[in-house]
Amino acid sequence: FRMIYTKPQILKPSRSDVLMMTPWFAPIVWEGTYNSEILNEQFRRRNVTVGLTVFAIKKYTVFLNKFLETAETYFMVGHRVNYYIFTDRPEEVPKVPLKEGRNVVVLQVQNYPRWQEISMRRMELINSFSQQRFINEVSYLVCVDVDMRFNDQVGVEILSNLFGTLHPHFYAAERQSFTYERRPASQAYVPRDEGDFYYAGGFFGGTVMEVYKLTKKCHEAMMVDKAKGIEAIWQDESYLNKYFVYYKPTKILSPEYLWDDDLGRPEILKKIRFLALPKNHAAIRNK
Ligand SMILES: CC(=O)N[C@H]1[C@@H](OP(=O)(O)OP(=O)(O)OC[C@H]2O[C@@H](n3ccc(=O)[nH]c3=O)[C@H](O)[C@@H]2O)O[C@H](CO)[C@H](O)[C@@H]1O
Ligand SMILES: [Mn+2]
Repeated sequence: FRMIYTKPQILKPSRSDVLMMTPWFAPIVWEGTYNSEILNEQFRRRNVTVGLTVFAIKKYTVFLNKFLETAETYFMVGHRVNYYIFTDRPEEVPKVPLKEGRNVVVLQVQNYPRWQEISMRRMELINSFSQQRFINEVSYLVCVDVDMRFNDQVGVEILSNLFGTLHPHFYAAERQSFTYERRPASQAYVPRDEGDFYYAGGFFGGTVMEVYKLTKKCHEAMMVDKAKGIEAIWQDESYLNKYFVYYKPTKILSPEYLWDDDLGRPEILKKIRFLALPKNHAAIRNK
C-alpha cells in the first residue's frame, strides 16, 4: 500500500488569503487546505457512517427531490450515509435512487403553525432522536436546511467532534455587526464584546454525543425564553450562536459550505459546495 501526493510545505501555507485556524486551534475548512485522499482513507478505515438530518415539514417537501439527488452526487461520496428525513407528510418523500451503503429513513413528526417554531423545534427533535436512535446507527450527524442543493463535494473534511459553518453574510464582518440576540433577557443573549464568528443555523454537526449536548442546551434555552414570551431574533440560529461562544467548535466550515448566490461569487471561494435555493416565502412558509 502506497500513498502518493505532494508533501506539506511548512514554509508555504496552502492559503494565505484566508484564516485557516482559529485561536483555539480549530481548523477552518477551505478548498486547497486539505487532502481528501488522506482524509477519505482515514475515515474509510473506521468504516464511519454519517447521518444527514433534514426537515421537510408542510410545503418544504418540494425541496427534497433536488436535495437528495444532489446529495447522492456530492455528499460523503464513498462513505456510508443515512438520510434522516423528518416530515409530517411521509407520502410526499420522493423515491430517489441511492448508491450502495446509503439509506433514507423517514421519521414522521408533527408540524407547527408558525415557520419559526418549525425551524426551532428541529433542536428538540434532533435531540430526542439522537438519544433514541442516531447514537446506535451513526458516528456523526450533519444537520442542514432543506431549501438547498449540493453543488460540489462535501466530504469527510467537515467531520469533527463539533462543527459550525460561517454564515455567508457575515464571514468578513466585525463583531459589532453580527446579528446575535442582543436583549439581555434572552437566553440567546451575546454581549457586544463577545463572540468569534456568526454561524449559520442551516449547517452544523459533530459526533452524535456533541450534537445531543448542543441540541439539548439550545432547546432548553428556547423553552426558558418561551415561558417569558421571548423568541430570539433569528430563532434557532441565535441559540446556536450563543452555544458556540461558550462551547467552541472543533472545526469550522468556510462559506463554501453554505453559500447564497445573491452575494455573488467572491475570489476567495474556490468552490461552492452547498447553495441556498431561491424561495418564494409567501408561497412556501406557513403552508
Ligand atoms: C441557511 C441558514 O442558515 N438558514 C437558517 C435561517 O433561515 P432560512 O430563511 O433559510 O429558514 P428556512 O425557511 O429554510 O427554515 C429553516 C428550515 O426549517 C424547515 N422548515 C421550515 C418551515 C417549514 O414550513 N417547513 C420546514 O420544513 C426546513 O428544513 C427549512 O430549511 O434562519 C433560520 C431561523 O430563522 C434557521 O436558523 C435556518 O437554519
Ligand atoms: Mn433555509
